[in-house]
Amino acid sequence: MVASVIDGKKIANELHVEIRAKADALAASHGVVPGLAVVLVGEDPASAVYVRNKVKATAECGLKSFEFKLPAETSEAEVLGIVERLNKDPDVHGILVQLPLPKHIDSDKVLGLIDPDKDVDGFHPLNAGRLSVGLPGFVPCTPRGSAILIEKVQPDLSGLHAVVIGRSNIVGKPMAQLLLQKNATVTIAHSRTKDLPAVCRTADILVAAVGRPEMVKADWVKPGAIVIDVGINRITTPEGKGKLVGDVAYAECAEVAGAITPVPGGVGPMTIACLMLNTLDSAYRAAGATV
Ligand SMILES: NC(=O)C1=CN([C@@H]2O[C@H](COP(=O)(O)OP(=O)(O)OC[C@H]3O[C@@H](n4cnc5c(N)ncnc54)[C@H](OP(=O)(O)O)[C@@H]3O)[C@@H](O)[C@H]2O)C=CC1
Ligand SMILES: Nc1nc(=O)c2c([nH]1)NC[C@@H]1CN(c3ccc(C(=O)N[C@@H](CCC(=O)O)C(=O)O)cc3)C=[N+]21
Repeated sequence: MVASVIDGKKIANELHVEIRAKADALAASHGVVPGLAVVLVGEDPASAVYVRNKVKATAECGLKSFEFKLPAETSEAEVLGIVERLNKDPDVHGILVQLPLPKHIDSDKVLGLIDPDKDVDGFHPLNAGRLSVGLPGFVPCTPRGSAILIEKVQPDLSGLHAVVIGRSNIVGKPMAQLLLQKNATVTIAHSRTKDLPAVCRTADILVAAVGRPEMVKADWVKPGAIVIDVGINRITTPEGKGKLVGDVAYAECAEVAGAITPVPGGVGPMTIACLMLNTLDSAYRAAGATV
């Protein structure tokens, strides 16, 4: 079997068009332009790329973007102060603090201070709790985007086995919650899982969110499975060139899977589109308008 390629970039661009129409409608009816504030502390080159992509997407979607680029030595108190100001600013409907933060800053403290009603990343414990008990709230962007891609290929997950590799609070755990909500039978695998290849082979839906370049091999994939590659790894090729690869050995797994996401052009652009969606939702709620 040769897998169909799930074109995240195309689906994200279609979402941008829908978001733009809804943002323009809100501006016309309520005079409100959805605003997203992105806080970047330090010079991490990968983070800088993501932030650039986010700023580009806000423009495409008709959203306002507020950028805070701070030097690596910025104190925790200063970052907390900025979050407090953004919490109070009525033009800001979404606040994203780019992770990882430098070591001298306590991420839990910063994420915990973000107003849960502006927490478009969905990382605040209140929103994590809402997702886990099935209440409405902000859903983290990467799992939300991945779930949209899965739904395009397979709208009904009941009776299917989903395996999520990775148990981080920002990807693995919320991804598993979303799949469970959609009636999949969910296994969460991690670094202590025994015989990971065998566990993966039982998956109808396999989500890799590990951070290990091309770890998932063809013989880990059940024929016909949906493979969602969340990993974003920058590697140097034997020719000395920089290259972006996922957690899945794409070429060989595409021979076995039923559908697969590429890297780049898969989950990454969907993460950004869902950040725009969450910011739009937040602005509609703040304005008392219905989407
Ligand atoms: N496309 C996108 O938009 C996004 C992509 N990413 C990418 O997704 C990947 C994961 O990110 P994130 O969740 O933040 O990463 P974390 O490092 O927080 O979590 C990685 C998870 O993978 C598990 N793991 C590590 N090694 C192995 C192994 N050999 N076998 C099985 N499990 C293993 C860890 O297990 P344990 O808990 O036991 O340590 C952990 O649960 C990264 O490549 C990141 O760059 C992240 C966010 C968004
Ligand atoms: N508070 C916070 N929220 C996040 O959502 C968050 C974060 N911190 N820290 C880092 C990770 C990673 N992440 C990505 C976003 C876009 C792409 C993306 O645009 N990827 C493109 C290519 C990018 C490139 O060329 O480098 C693609 O896959 O096609 C990837 C990864 C969000 N994260």
